[in-house]
Amino acid sequence: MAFELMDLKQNNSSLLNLLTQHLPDMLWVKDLEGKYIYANKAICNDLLMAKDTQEPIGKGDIFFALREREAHKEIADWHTFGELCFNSDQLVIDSNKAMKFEEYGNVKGKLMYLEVYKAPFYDKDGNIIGTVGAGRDITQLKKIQFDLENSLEELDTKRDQLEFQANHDALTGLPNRVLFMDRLTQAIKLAKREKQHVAVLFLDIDDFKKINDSLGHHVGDEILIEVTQRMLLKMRKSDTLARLGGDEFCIIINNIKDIDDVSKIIENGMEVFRDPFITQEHTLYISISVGVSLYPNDGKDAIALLKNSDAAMYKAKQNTRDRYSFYDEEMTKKAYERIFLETEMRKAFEKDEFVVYFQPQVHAKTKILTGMEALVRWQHPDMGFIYPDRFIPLAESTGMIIKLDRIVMKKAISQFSRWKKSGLEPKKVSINLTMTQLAEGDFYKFIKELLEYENVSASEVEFEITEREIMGNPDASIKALEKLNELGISVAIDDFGTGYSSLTYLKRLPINKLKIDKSFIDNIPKDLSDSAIVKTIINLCENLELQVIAEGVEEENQNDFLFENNCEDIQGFLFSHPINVKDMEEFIKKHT
Ligand SMILES: Nc1nc2c(ncn2[C@@H]2O[C@H](COP(=O)(O)O[C@H]3[C@@H](O)[C@H](n4cnc5c(=O)[nH]c(N)nc54)O[C@@H]3COP(=O)(O)O)[C@@H](O)[C@H]2O)c(=O)[nH]1
Repeated sequence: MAFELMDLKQNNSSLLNLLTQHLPDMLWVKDLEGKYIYANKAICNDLLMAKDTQEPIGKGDIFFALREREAHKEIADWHTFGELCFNSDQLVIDSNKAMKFEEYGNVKGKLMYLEVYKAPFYDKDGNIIGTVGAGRDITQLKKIQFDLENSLEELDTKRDQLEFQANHDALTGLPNRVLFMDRLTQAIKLAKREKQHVAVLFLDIDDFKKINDSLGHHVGDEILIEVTQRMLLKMRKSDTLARLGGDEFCIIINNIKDIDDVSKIIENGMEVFRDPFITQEHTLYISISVGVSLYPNDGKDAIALLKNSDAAMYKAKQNTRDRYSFYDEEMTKKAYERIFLETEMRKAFEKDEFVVYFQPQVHAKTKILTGMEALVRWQHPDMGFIYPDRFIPLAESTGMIIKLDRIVMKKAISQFSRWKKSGLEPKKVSINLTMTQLAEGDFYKFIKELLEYENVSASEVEFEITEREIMGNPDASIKALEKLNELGISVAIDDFGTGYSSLTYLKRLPINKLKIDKSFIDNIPKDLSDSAIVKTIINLCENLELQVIAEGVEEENQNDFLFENNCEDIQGFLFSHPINVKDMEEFIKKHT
């Protein structure tokens, strides 16, 4: 680009002018001090805001920048083209190279982006005497670019969020089943390489359904969050705690060198449940059952290990002391049986396979009938007669107990009504009930309507609720039982002596009767401590003005002991096993 500086000045209005003045792109030539020697219409109008194409000549960018600044004093964050341009002009001169820049500055109060090409301007001897430049407004392009970058950033954030949601549990933020299975698969691969063990711990909160049903899901959620936080405090960074759903958690313990360490880890972990859980309204004691499976002994892949730890957890639930259990093959059979039984049980409702038996309750001396307990049996077409111990725990854990107990109530009360209508005196019917039933919103309406329909008075019905259930949350029990009291239905605490009753609560509970558990009756009068416990319970009833009944009475000497110590109401094989409707009818006729 070897023009004479003078040529350019002289020819300003000639051929070059004609060629460049009407181009939409900006064109200019500056001397070594950055002063304009030539400027086309586009730069004068769009960047410099010059009066005409002559005004910039002999002036630098700073002059125009300051003038613009003055016109827009109110804009605090002002970027001037002036300095940027000067710096880039200098760079081109110093490096003696053509260059491309992106420059920006406030023009007419708005930010403008320019794409600028600059090159050295030489005299005929090849000396640099200034710079030539061409600029193009790329503000719109830049805006699109910024918007695109922002959208991409938003998309990235959204994608990260979605990825997190897909792999984590929303309530606790813990890995969910998908991520858990992935981590377990990785842990197995590593353990295989390093010839180590991996333990899978399947944890389930005991009676969590009852917390949800009786205290509401918000309390259940608080407990789940607190359980998570407490467990995380006990965990190593290398292990994974995941929530699989509901109240089911799983832990992967890596790098196990000695299998005995697993028991220690579990016992140590269970410590976190020792302190009560204090929610906004309740103080709850929570326990947890843990099933353990080990790689490679109990499964070679993630699916097998998870399935087997689940089966072991079911076994742990049946333990009364250590609530954890290691997997063994027998459990797989049991797990299948459980699934089979659950399916059969759902069908049993449709096919009306549940029947109610009655066990008489009599006066210890006169043998006169005082009442009867309704006890459910399952008459399965292939498996035959199934006793409740086999299906009640399953019904409780699946929630089917609500439906089942209502069927028992309907059948028992309806039969009771038929006996009355036929002129018999069945006295009173006791029906087993779970606290979850009382938490069902429509239960009180259900029982009231049933009694009205069958023309049975509330005082002829009694509900038996186990001590363990009532004392699980005594405050909630007081409220629920008060409602039953209002209806005139009496309540007996079943299995009394096994559920660690608090005497303070016992005094406040709206109950009418204690039923002494069979385990205390079995060895009276021989066993002195059991005899003392039984006497204490009878005295307690006298002092609290409660009725008392003993269950599981099989021998005369047990019956005599009870009678001599003022327990007159007896239930047990000594007088009768639970019997069907026809046999019960005969019993009523003989014993009233
Ligand atoms: N929620 C519901 N629970 C129910 C219902 N029906 C029964 N059950 C509970 O199942 C458990 C087992 O019941 P079952 O096999 O019927 O056993 C009862 C009696 O047969 C047994 N019993 C009574 N006397 C004796 C005896 O002298 N010896 C002996 N070995 N067993 C005896 O006790 C069971 C009654 O117990 P309880 O209810 O505690 O009075 C049992 O826990 C039932 O409660 C149901 O419809 N719903």
